[in-house]
Amino acid sequence: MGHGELRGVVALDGPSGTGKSSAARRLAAGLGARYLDTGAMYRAVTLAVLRAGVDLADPAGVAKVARDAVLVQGTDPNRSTTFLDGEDVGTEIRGPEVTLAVSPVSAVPEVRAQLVAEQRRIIAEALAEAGGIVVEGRDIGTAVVPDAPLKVYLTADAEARAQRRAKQDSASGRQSTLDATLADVQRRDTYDSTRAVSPLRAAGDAVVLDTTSLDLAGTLAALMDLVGDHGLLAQPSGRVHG
Ligand SMILES: Nc1ncnc2c1ncn2[C@@H]1O[C@H](COP(=O)(O)OP(=O)(O)OP(=O)(O)O)[C@@H](O)[C@H]1O
Ligand SMILES: Nc1ccn([C@H]2C[C@H](O)[C@@H](COP(=O)(O)O)O2)c(=O)n1
Repeated sequence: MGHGELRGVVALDGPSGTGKSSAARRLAAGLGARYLDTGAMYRAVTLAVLRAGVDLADPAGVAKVARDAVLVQGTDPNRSTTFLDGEDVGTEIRGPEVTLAVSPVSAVPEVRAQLVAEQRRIIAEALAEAGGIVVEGRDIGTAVVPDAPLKVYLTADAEARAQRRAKQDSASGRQSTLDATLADVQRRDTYDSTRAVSPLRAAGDAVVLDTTSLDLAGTLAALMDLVGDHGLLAQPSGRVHG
């Protein structure tokens, strides 16, 4: 991209299928920054809960699994990795079982407290090592990094998001109807935005970017402009990013 290097935190929030992961990864890679997929962390804890056979309606049991799980989330934008108890679970956490169960697990306050603390630790480390990080999720601007110098809230019509997700599922060999995908997107939107702790919502000072009629390149260009407008670009330092 040749735009310079990111300095500081870009917080990217929004509902499912708005393009957060795709755009955040590319933005970070283009700006020599780290990338943190916080949804992957909630998904990994959910996988641990499912494997342990704990009832999703048992918050104390879910919280215990979260405490015991050894979770390592990588920050390389070119290869975002998620390890659970030493096992690479990057593919399994995208499956339908985890997608169905992740909202109730991520609504458990102890799970959120634990993962938010770990996310803040990862972000501090990335800032010290690379100078900049793009963090995406549901509560980054409101709870994880409320003082981030740039917060963007991505939106898009539910139908457009369901179409994107169905296309993505079919490309990765998962078959689903558009109706079922739309229902899943809407179910997660409702659950994530009505939970008691850190519900999905735009921070008061977030820039709202509607991606309904944008393609990925358009979304990325808009984000790049916002990073520049907020004075978050520095000349390349020549340091090696890991
Ligand atoms: N304007 C756009 N901006 C970003 N991604 C887009 C756009 N249009 C289509 N897409 C595609 O939408 C799909 C879903 O994007 P992505 O997985 O990044 O969304 P997300 O917001 O991270 O969803 P989730 O929160 O469920 O993980 C991807 O295949 C992406 O390429
Ligand atoms: N900061 C976050 C990130 C994610 N979640 C929850 C809610 C989502 O439905 C789920 C999966 O996220 P995705 O991988 O689809 O981005 O995880 C959250 O509560 N807070």
